[in-house]
Amino acid sequence: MQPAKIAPRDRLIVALDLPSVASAEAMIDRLGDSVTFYKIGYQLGYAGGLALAKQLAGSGKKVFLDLKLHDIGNTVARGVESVAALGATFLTVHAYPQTMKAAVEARTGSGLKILAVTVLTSYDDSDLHAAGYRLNVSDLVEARARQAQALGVDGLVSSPEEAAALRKIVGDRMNLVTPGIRPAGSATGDQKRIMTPARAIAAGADYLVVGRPVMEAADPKAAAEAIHAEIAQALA
Ligand SMILES: O=C(O)c1cc(=O)[nH]c(=O)n1[C@@H]1O[C@H](COP(=O)(O)O)[C@@H](O)[C@H]1O
Repeated sequence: MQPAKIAPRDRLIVALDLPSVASAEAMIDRLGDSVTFYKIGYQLGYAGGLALAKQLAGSGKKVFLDLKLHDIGNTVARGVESVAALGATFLTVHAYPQTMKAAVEARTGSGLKILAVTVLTSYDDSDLHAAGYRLNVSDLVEARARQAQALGVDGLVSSPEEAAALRKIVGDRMNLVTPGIRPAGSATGDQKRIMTPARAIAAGADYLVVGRPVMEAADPKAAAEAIHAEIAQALA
C-alpha cells in the first residue's frame, strides 16, 4: 500500500541539474504548475542553488536538497542544522550508520526529513565489487535499509528495482524515493538500474526523481505532464 497522504502531483520530483541559478529560474518558469517538487544537487547547489532552494521553499514549492552528506558525525550534524534552516523537505546522506545517526539526531524538531542513499542507481554488482564490497546490489540495499530503519531515518533512495523488496522490509513507515526513472524510449545515460514511471509506482515507489528526461526534453512541461499521466494511471 502506498501512503495515502502524498498528493499524486507531489510524487514527481524534478532534478534541476543545471549550471546556474538563471537557467534554473528559466526552467522553473517553463515548468510552471506542472512541477511542485524540485531537487537541487551538486551542480546547481555549488553554483548558488542553496539560496534558490530557500527562495523556492518560501514560495510554496517543495525542495529536496541532494547533498549526499558523509563525514564524521559532528560535521554531518552541524551541516544538517544549516540545511534545516533553508526550509527543505528532504536531504540526502549516504547510508553509513554514523552518518545516518548524526543526521537523524540533528534534524529532530525541524521539518527536514533525512533520506539515506542505499546504492547509487548507476551501480551494478560489478561496480560494487570494484569498490571493495562483497555484497551484491540487492543485498547491500536491503542491509542498508534495515540499518536506516533502525536508526529512525525518514526515507530511502534506491532504484525502483528494489522498491518492492524495500516496501516489504519497511512497510509504510519510510518514504521510498527512486531515481533511475526512464520513460519508454528515453536515453539511459549513465543509469544502470532503471524503470519507467508507471512500473516504479506499481513497484511501490512513493516519489520518482527525474532529471534529464525533463531537463533535456524539447518541451520540458509536456515531458513532466506525460510522467504525471503515467503516475496517475499506475495509481488508478
Ligand atoms: O540521490 C539522488 O537523487 C540520486 C541517487 C541515485 O542513486 N541515483 C541518482 O540518479 N540520483 C540523482 O537523481 C537524478 C537522476 O537524474 P537523471 O538520470 O538525469 O534522471 C540525478 O540528479 C542524480 O544525482
